[in-house]
Amino acid sequence: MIRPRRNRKSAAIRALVEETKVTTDDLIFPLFLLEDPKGKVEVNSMPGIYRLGLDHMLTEVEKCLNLGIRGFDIFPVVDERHKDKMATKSHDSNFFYIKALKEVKKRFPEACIMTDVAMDPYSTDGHDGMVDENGKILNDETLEVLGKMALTQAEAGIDIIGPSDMMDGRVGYIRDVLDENGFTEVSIMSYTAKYASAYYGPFRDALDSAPKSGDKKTYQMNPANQREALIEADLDVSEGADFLMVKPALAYLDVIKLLKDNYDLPIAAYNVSGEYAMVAAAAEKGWLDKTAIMKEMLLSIKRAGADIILTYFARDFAEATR
Ligand SMILES: NCc1[nH]cc(CCC(=O)O)c1CC(=O)O
Ligand SMILES: [Mg+2]
Repeated sequence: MIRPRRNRKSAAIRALVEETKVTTDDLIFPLFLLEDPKGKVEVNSMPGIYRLGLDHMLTEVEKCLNLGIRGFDIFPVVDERHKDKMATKSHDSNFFYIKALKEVKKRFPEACIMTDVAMDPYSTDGHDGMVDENGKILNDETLEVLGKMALTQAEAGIDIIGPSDMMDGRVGYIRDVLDENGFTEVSIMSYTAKYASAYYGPFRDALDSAPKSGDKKTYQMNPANQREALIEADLDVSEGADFLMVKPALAYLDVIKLLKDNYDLPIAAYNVSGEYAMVAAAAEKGWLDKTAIMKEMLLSIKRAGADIILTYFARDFAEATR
């Protein structure tokens, strides 16, 4: 008889035949930066995840580096008084966020720091692009702001720029701005297939960045569509992206697999805030084992084809597997 169970009979054999392994090398830890350097505020909808002022942020990064996590994606929590229609603070080199990024890079040059390019945290409209008087999201006008934002972040020493806005043409536009200003070594991780998802809710709580009106469906992709991801990926490759990202991860494993099978660039997947929140909430109720679920989730994302996973579980994973 053919018995597949023979390859499962001991831990040693199971390890020999194991196809997929998640390690801390694969992970990028998203972090939320507060303006008050001493501030530390838990995100209500993400138990265990804190918005951190610079002092705590430096401690967190150091702790993670010691655990083997070397990638960080830092997002700013922007007070309402700093927001305006044009997201001006997003490209102000004196803004606390940019100054803090410089500090983090100075203290930990070995860390790989990524940042987000989109107008939403800095905009009174809460949209990723510029909004006209009729509520329309303006594409080409937005590119100019995104270019300035990316340049300001590059000047702060950032390793990877992450355009998450889904405007058409932004990867090429940002690549040109970076190259023209001598930042030829700054990478772009494009949010290639970013879907209009309800899983971003807790992130928008964390940053207080929900759109003030309307939704993001005219720029983020329809969750019903898979082949459209190929159109976006073709464009990102031709515009000079260094990594292609799929977001969210768990409900879009087919899209991760599709891009992995069709492109040679590294594939990243963003295991988003809502995916973390579901597990954290069920674990609080005692309904799920947080650590076991976390490992299984990350494994499934890697198995689907992700080379890189952005996840709020990064530190938990490193602690659970060290
Ligand atoms: N454009 C901003 C941005 N960058 C990353 C996320 C979501 C991340 C998460 O949910 O963890 C969002 C939210 C959004 O597009 O509304
Ligand atoms: Mg696109």
